[in-house]
Amino acid sequence: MIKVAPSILSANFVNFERDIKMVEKSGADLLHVDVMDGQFVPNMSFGWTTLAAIRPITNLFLDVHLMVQNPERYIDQFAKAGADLIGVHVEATQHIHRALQMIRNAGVKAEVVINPGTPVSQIEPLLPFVDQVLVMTVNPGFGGQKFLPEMISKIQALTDLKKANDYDFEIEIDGGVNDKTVVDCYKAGATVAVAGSFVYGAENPAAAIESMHNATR
Ligand SMILES: O=C(CO)[C@H](O)[C@H](O)COP(=O)(O)O
Ligand SMILES: [Fe+2]
Repeated sequence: MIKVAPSILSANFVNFERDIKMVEKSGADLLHVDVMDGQFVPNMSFGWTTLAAIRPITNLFLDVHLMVQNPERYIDQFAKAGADLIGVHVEATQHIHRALQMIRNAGVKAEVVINPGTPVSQIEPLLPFVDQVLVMTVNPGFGGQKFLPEMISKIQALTDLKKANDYDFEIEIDGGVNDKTVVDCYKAGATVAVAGSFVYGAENPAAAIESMHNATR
């Protein structure tokens, strides 16, 4: 069964506490926190002060997705603010290995993220050093976009590398994921699914989360 990570990008920004506690009660396995800087992606969301305010109100694992240029500038701030995992884009820094080391040195799980246009081969040398790989299934920057099925072969390629080398990382998918699009991703080896609009846009978010669990049993 896949783990479901609702994205608070689709929550009501003046009601984070209500909307986070709601998904926690509704069966979320972790909480996905999208940080956007207006440079790496053409949108802005929030920073580490918001994360620090979220930390005491939930016990959910905080999965922080940094869509930020040169993210190594802010890793310590997000670690101190309470992130359990920090994801950095390989496209956003000249020194991705150093950024991943910084995350682990801060006592936080490290994730590398790839955009739809980036091949798995670009992160192959990093796979021994990560706890999770995030395969973007839309171009980052906005919620509510359409899932790109062409990304499924990248999930399979990561699963094959994981098995061949006995690596130990989770594979996460993010963008346009729902109870239908999640199925082939799960079959290809995805273990964590981000869902923003599918969960927060649902009339019954608990049923939406359950439908993703049921589709991947
Ligand atoms: O990283 C993201 C966008 O860049 C979000 O996590 C993602 O878009 C979730 O939203 P949805 O499930 O509605 O696609
Ligand atoms: Fe995200």
